[in-house]
Amino acid sequence: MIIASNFKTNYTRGSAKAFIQAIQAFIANTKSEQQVRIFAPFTALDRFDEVETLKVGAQNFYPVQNGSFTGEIGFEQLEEFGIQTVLIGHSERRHILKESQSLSAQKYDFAKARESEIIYCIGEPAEIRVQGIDAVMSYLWEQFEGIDISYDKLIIAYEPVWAIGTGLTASLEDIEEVLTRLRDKLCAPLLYGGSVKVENIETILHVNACDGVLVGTASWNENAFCEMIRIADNVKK
Ligand SMILES: O=C(CO)COP(=O)(O)O
Repeated sequence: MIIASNFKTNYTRGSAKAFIQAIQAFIANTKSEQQVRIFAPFTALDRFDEVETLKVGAQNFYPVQNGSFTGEIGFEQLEEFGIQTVLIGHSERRHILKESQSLSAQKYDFAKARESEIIYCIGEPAEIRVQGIDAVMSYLWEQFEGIDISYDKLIIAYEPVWAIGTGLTASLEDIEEVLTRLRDKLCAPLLYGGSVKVENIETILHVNACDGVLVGTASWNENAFCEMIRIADNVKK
């Protein structure tokens, strides 16, 4: 399964390095078979001695190799650190940073052309959720506009906006219903994100169509993140 941590705007260069090294040691000691991803801030990216199952990724990039885009990070700056996995379409970029679907699609095409693994995030806000599952699904399908769903390095993260950073996890029925409907049309691995923590990860991972989790807040504690990896190791699917 895929167990991913999104650091968001947390951790410094030093504290991120210590965290990543601790997770590397944990994976080596426990021989965990989980595919672990850590999305660190740009300033913390580096060449880490990655174990095969742990990749450090970028939370964002501008869809250029390099150029005149003041304040942005292109792929050249990611390649310096051997970054092979990126997040695209996170709800904080869509809603807070006002990124359009068309910019997400441009980023997607760019990362795909460079054969990067892509964790592509989708999710509906609360006002759509209250309208029921059909409204939720049509909102989610719109977030696939311009996205090549047949890309073999695509991973999809379903993160309901109202469950992110709020402590409100979607119910198991909600998660199962959405992931099953996505699974009908998509072959890519499916992750759930939104207030995942040590206390609920096991039941979420047992959802049939769920191939892993993308965790924010609860993963920012080294011991908790290790515990989540350990729990995933014990979930038989
Ligand atoms: O946004 C998320 C991961 O990308 C989820 O964040 P929380 O786990 O803090 O709800």
